This record gives sequence, structure tokens and C-alpha cells, in this order.
Amino acid sequence: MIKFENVTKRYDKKYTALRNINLEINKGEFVFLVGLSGSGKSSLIKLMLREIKPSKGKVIVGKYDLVKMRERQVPYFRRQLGIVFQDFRLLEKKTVYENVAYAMRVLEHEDDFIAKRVPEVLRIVGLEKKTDCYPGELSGGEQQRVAIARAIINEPEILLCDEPTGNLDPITSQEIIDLLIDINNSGTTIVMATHDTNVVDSLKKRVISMYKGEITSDNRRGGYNIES
Ligand SMILES: Nc1ncnc2c1ncn2[C@@H]1O[C@H](COP(=O)(O)OP(=O)(O)OP(=O)(O)O)[C@@H](O)[C@H]1O
Repeated sequence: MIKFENVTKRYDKKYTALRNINLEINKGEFVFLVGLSGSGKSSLIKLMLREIKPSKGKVIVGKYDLVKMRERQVPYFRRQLGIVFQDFRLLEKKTVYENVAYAMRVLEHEDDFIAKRVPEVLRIVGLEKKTDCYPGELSGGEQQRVAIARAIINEPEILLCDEPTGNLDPITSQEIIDLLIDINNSGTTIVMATHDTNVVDSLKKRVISMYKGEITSDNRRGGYNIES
């Protein structure tokens, strides 16, 4: 489903952000990426999104070779992905409903289908009572639920999460993780970069540890190796 072969990423000549990464993530897995700030977690996620390209090596996501892919294929490729960030990135002047519906309008879905699907997904994330609220009227955890609803509305095969609990307190973080686990149990592959060792400890999921641009451990039964 996701494959990195000998991937190196340099943003400039002097500094190598990722070095010789080899990695395979199968359909349906839940994978944590952990490591100190600057270890390369976000760069790995950006490569999976094709926001950036590797300096060397090969990145395959689904049926797409992201190095060989043409620019005009990128929007089609991105349709199989959902993306969640630490800072929610909601449209402040749109309601919860509109924030989520917008992701369907971009794909030109029929209005009837949008009107049926948005309430379904808001129910999944537990926000059916907040449909008409604006992001500014919601707690951080609720805003992240809107962002997750938007990310899953088009039923992506893969959900990429970059520090999704970074702005949340421990209890709210755990609620967001429980939601991500439910989404994973329904078949979506999840890759989540995080600093949150409490969350990683609470689940026995695969953990890929990074240090200075290299993978230092890949443990399928939980457990990590964050160097200091
Ligand atoms: N656009 C860029 N231009 C130059 N260097 C960059 C760029 N993006 C990231 N880097 C560098 O690449 C390295 C890896 O950064 P990356 O953001 O992938 O790490 P991270 O593990 O996600 O860190 P954090 O946990 O702080 O988000 C860092 O040294 C960073 O300074």
C-alpha cells in the first residue's frame, strides 16, 4: 500500500533530512511515527502526500509511483488520501456542516448525496449536535473532529495524521485516538506522526522510531526507541 525504497531527502546540499529510508506499510495497518523534533516525521508524511519529492529513491502509494507521477495526476492521487494536521485548518467563516460538505463539493458530488453523507459522518465523529456551529464556537477536540470528518468524508484508503493531538489535553487526545482506532477498524490505513508517548504507550500498534533522518526501530507490537 505504501512503500519507500532507499529514500533520501535533502532540502539543501549540506543537510540530509531523511537518509536511506526503506519502509512498507500494508493495507489496514495503524502505524505511529515517533521521534524527536527534526527527526524527519513530517518529511516522511509530506513524501507520502507528494507535497515533496525524494532526492533519491522510490515512493509508492497505492497504485501510484510518486516520483514518476505527472503533475496532472496529483489531484486524482490525493483523492485516496485523507489528511489531518495539528492545527485543524478549518474554514473559520463556514459552519461545521459547510467545512465537511466543502470537501465533497470539490469532488463535484451531487447535492442530494452531500446532504445525506455529511450528517452520517458528523455522527461517526460525534458532532451531530454541532452541525451549525462555527469553528470558533468549538473546543480544540471538537475542531479536530471536524477536521477528521472532512478527511474521511470521501472514504479515503489512507489517513495521514501529522501530530493530530499536538494541541489537545491528554483526555481529549485519547478521545481523538479512540476515534482514529474506530476509523482504522473500518478498514482505513492510518499513519500518525506524534510526540505523544502516552498515546503510543496506550496502544499496542506498530511504532516506527526515527532519529536524525533514519529509522532506528520498527516494532510491530508497540514499543519505541526515542534517542536523546
Ligand atoms: N522546507 C524545508 N527546508 C529546509 N529544511 C527543512 C524543510 N522542512 C524540514 N526541514 C528540515 O528537515 C529536518 C526534518 O524535519 P521534519 O519536519 O521532517 O521533522 P519532524 O520529525 O517532523 O519534526 P517536528 O516533530 O518538529 O515536526 C529538520 O532538520 C528540518 O529543519
